[in-house]
Amino acid sequence: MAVLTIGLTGGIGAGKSTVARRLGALGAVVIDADVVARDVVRAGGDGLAEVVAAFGSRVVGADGELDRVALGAIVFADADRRALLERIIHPRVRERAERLERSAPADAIVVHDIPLLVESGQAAAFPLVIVVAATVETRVARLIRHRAMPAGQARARIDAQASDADRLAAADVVLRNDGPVDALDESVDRLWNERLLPFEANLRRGQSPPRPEPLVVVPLDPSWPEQAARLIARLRRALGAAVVRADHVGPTAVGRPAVDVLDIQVVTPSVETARAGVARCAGIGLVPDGAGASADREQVLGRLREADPGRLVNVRLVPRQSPLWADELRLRDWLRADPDGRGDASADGYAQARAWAERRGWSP
Ligand SMILES: CC(C)(COP(=O)(O)OP(=O)(O)OC[C@H]1O[C@@H](n2cnc3c(N)ncnc32)[C@H](O)[C@@H]1O)[C@@H](O)C(=O)NCCC(=O)NCCS
Ligand SMILES: Nc1ncnc2c1ncn2[C@@H]1O[C@H](COP(=O)(O)OP(=O)(O)OP(=O)(O)O)[C@@H](O)[C@H]1O
Repeated sequence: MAVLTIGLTGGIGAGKSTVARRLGALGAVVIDADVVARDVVRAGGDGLAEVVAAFGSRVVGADGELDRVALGAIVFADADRRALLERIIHPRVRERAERLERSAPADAIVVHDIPLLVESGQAAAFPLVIVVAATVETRVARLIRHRAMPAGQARARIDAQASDADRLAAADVVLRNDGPVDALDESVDRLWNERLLPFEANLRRGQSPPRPEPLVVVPLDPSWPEQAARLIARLRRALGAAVVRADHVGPTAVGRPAVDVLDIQVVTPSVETARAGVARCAGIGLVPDGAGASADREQVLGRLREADPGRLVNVRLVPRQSPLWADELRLRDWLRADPDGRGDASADGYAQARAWAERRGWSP
């Protein structure tokens, strides 16, 4: 079983390191990309040699170490120079971070603290992404006060990073940090105890948490499509060529109140890829689901559920040859259009529509 990995990010000065420290104190193995990025350009290494070859000896201090102030002045004033530096440093950081992750104990919760997690397109590599957020004004004030950074430099770094909206779109959990540190610590403790610890235990045992009984219909949540998009991005990354298409289906895909379980359907190129796909999803926090309706068992082949107690999901893998997947999409689209008003407002409505569709010759 894969260890549970968490992506932690936030704009400069938002409080990412403060959260990482707290998670570390609670027992997480924290891998800090800023620290690793410093290590890979130490004096005498090939990282520094490459930086010097690209930027000249003006970025090396009298002590032979990288002059970070000089390099910072260059790269935060010029996006092309920054991209050049990132091309040298980021692959080395990733390689070392992966090595550190592999050396973590089997029951570890590994937190990757990565300032540029969203910018570098890594969000889908983690089963859960935590974003620490604070207003730009608060962040600039903190950097001036605690880091003695001139306001212009703070803003230049903020401008070099993703917008708050882009970061929030990648977030499964948002920790607001505009108030006192105590309040932030409290949210981190709650997240750790109520979500991350049981998530890890479930993943390690290959089980999903017990579901509330009965599952109740909740009001329409406008973030369901974004939540589904994040899960689909993870599935695509984990399954690669084993995904012909992946869609948000089921009650939460219809645009009405529904039972709060996210349904995703993945179409695979073959029966074998559907079967094999199940085992490849532990790294994105999904576990095999042994249960499921026997009627479609032969054609669905792969079912997954969440190990995360904070987000209930059903994923089914269907081979392309099966007619099931197209029926599922047709049913969803029919309910979205709701020609007769039959898909009334609930999972019950969905089940009724499904039964209605079956009577009319569909074959789910
Ligand atoms: C330019 C450098 C030498 C400046 O060093 P300095 O000691 O002043 O800053 P430090 O490395 O401690 O970074 C502090 C913060 O700046 C921001 N930041 C750093 N690099 C970048 C970048 N390429 N783009 C946007 N923001 C950045 C982050 O919020 C980071 O937490 C250094 O930041 C660097 O080497 N950056 C390139 C590598 C990188 O992208 N690091 C980010 C994590 S992998
Ligand atoms: N709620 C808070 N109230 C007051 N100060 C805070 C709060 N949270 C963090 N700080 C302080 O603000 C500064 C920035 O916080 P922190 O280092 O955690 O941010 P960061 O997001 O990790 O920044 P960077 O991207 O530079 O690593 C630190 O000096 C920290 O002690």
